[in-house]
Amino acid sequence: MEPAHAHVAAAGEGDHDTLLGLLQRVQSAALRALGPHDFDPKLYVDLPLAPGADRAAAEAALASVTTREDMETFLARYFASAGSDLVEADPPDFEAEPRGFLPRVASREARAWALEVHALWKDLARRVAPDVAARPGRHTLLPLPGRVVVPGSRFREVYYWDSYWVVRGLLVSKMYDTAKDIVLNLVYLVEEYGFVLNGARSYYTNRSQPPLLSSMVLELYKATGDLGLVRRSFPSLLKEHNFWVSELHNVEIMDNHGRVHNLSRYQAMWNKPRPESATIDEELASKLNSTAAKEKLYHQIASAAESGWDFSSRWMRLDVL
Ligand SMILES: OC[C@H]1O[C@H](O[C@H]2O[C@H](CO)[C@@H](O)[C@H](O)[C@H]2O)[C@H](O)[C@@H](O)[C@@H]1O
Repeated sequence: MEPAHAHVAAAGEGDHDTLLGLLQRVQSAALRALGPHDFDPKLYVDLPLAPGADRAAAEAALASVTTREDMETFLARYFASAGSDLVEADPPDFEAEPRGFLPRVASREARAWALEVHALWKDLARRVAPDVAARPGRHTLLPLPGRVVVPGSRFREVYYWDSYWVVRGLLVSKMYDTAKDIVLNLVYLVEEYGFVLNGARSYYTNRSQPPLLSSMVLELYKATGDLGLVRRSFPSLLKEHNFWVSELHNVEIMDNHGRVHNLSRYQAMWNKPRPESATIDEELASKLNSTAAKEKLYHQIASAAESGWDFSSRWMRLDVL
């Protein structure tokens, strides 16, 4: 199973997948060198190559990395920090206290808290650095045309269903232009890949997330009456709908009266460890003996991630808690 799409990079630099392969080897080497305590495998697949650093040279140097000190020197030499390929972008439609902000909230404490939350947009708004589109073989981040809002912390990229809540919040904050950018970024992903990716990283091209793009367009339309946006998005909404009702996701269910219903289920196009959590997935699969059983587990983990509910207590058996 392969992801739906692979971007081709500038000549000689390799593509997203070539870099991702190296970063997964860095991730495994980092686990060996640093140990499991506080280890976040996602950090390593988010690293962009440092300006001027050569991927093949990094690959060769990795072979001699064994200690923590080796790893620190190696990372400083060949990689820029995770998240540095997103640049800060002050949203021009941000106002410290927008006119008409939460008109029904009278409590002073509640308003002060809401304004603190509102101010977070300035911390979370970014633009994708131009190098990401110019030299895709140096980044696992994917280019997006407009301003982005990231979840924050270890999540240094746009996520699909998070964007729904982001858009709802931006509308409360009267940041209509930023909200429109968020939606058009997702429309761009549909145009490029045929569906909205789980997130805007090359390692998320094998699955989507709960399909909320049409709801975002609707919310924006209700708030602004922007029919142009609806027209612009419509072909992508149809394309996305086709993705979700296609053979990949479709399942036929027969009810008690013998009537057949078509449902769409989460189903990732992937049967390997998730690159952003590969060390964790591999350890889990190590308890299984056959390749087929491992592939089935990897596929199910990625499909659970497509549901967006990875991995909350709803997946846990009560009798083992
Ligand atoms: O807030 C962003 C998302 O965070 C969680 O999932 C993401 O991280 C997982 C591993 O680090 C990854 O496998 C998954 O595909 C990502 O979406 C959360 O479970 C998501 O609901 C949320 O959108």
